[in-house]
Amino acid sequence: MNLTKTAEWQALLGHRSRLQDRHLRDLFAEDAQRFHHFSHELDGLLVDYSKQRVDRAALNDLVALARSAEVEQWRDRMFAGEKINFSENRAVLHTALRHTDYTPFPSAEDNVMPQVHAVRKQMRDIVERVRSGLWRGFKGDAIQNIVNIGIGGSDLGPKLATRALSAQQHPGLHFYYVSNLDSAHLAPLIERLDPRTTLFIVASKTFTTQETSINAHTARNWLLAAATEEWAIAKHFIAVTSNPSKAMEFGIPEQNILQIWDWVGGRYSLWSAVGLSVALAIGMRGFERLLEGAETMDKHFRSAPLEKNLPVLLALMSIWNTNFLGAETTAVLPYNESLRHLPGFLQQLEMESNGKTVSRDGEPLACRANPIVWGEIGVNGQHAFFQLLHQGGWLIPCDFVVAASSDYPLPGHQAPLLANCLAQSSALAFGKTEQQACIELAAQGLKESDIAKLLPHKVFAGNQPSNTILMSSLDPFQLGMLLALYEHKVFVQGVVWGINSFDQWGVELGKQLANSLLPALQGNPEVDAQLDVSTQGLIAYFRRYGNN
Ligand SMILES: O=P(O)(O)OC[C@H]1O[C@H](O)[C@H](O)[C@@H](O)[C@@H]1O
Repeated sequence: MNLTKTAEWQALLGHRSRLQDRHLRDLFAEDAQRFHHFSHELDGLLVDYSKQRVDRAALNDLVALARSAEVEQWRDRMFAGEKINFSENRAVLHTALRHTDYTPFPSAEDNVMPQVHAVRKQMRDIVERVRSGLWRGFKGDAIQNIVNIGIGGSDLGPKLATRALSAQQHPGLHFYYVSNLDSAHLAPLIERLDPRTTLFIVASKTFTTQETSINAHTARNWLLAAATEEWAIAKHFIAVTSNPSKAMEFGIPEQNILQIWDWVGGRYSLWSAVGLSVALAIGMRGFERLLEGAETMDKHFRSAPLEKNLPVLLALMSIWNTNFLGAETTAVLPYNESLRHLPGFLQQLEMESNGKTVSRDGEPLACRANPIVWGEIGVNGQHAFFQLLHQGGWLIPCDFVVAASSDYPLPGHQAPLLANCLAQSSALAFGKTEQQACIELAAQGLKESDIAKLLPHKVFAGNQPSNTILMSSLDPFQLGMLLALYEHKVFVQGVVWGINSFDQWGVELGKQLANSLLPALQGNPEVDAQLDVSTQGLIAYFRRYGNN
């Protein structure tokens, strides 16, 4: 089916002609209840999409588009455990990881819950032993430092959640995340850590990822240099993987291996044992609250009518902005310092899932899919790139994300933080007209000629759409809801665009090439003459100055 030929798409093109030059100022003026009509709250998480350039009629047809793309059917197929990731012949069942009651899931015939509960029990045991000081290192010391070695989905989710919930962290434990192959990531860390009190979690679904493997081997050598005996590995290494035999080859004993399954995508794996570092930080009960928050969003996603379904609405706003209003990028702007890793996490979630041009059927997509996702802590962005958001002339939809109450309260900070967040979304939406700017300049007592000179610089076009996602507080439950909200948003977008959101073939080519270039960089005199001259020239430069 060609999406752009459907009646729903054509109807939306009609709405575009009607709305593309309408200003948010007018849309708000027309409907005094606009906030009420275009916002929803779910268990303390408020999503305000009233500053999007839609009206009721356009929204109705966007919902119709979702319905005609069979979002409900695809959602039910995902929750039923069908192998909707057909290019890898896998089910997509990360929602099983936050299915918190003891009923079968996804079905009685195909119940994955016994495995999920068994690993959760293993996690609980480790978490309790480490947090209580019962887990001892090779010299009998309690653990003080946890180093998660992983990359992509085995790094971004747990790093985001640990930092986001750091206010609730165990006071005697320190958490570090090592992902980069550049030794500048691991070297300064092991320089100051004590091997006797350090526990490494090697998180890798495949256990073959080069970056993780090299970092894990270096960590292992560092430990063994101090401990001298191989049995020490059992006291300082845990693996989280779907490839236990590889982890055992590395030297990690079976009881320290926590399994994940092929039905958990890497970027959807926070809820599995990949979240072990989070559970170590906030305790198993905190981790369960994270799961419960995500499960609350799952239930909402499965049951709420599309018109009131938060992930569906966020997905439709993004589709509207991308495919009808022409946005090419979207910014995510968390205002809480503790959410500083949210943009990186969402970059993987959105762009690795939907950064594609080919449909499920192998046909070229009829329209552009995922926009470029970027972002930064909002307040810092205000003093850096917001100038371009306000006056740069690009259409850049934004997600403002903030918690109403502070996780690290100090008197006099939180209200100004929220004031900045709300002021920016409002300024971006409504801008400043020539008339308003003129009145302001005149009030400063400027001459008419000076006013005329300054005026073009003082006008703000506005009409920049945004969502504001306001959490009551930054706690595990709300964070779980927030992240599951984005996961399902990505799923809905993928369904509407006709994409399989759960594979990532696009990351393979670079990996293959890196492997084939490595011998030349490691000193093999034969440089493949077939290589492009640019790469050959760069290799020659590395040979002059580089070290292995
Ligand atoms: O967990 P791993 O198997 O080590 O994979 C780590 C990451 O690398 C891959 O290249 C994928 O692009 C990511 O989706 C994945 O999360």
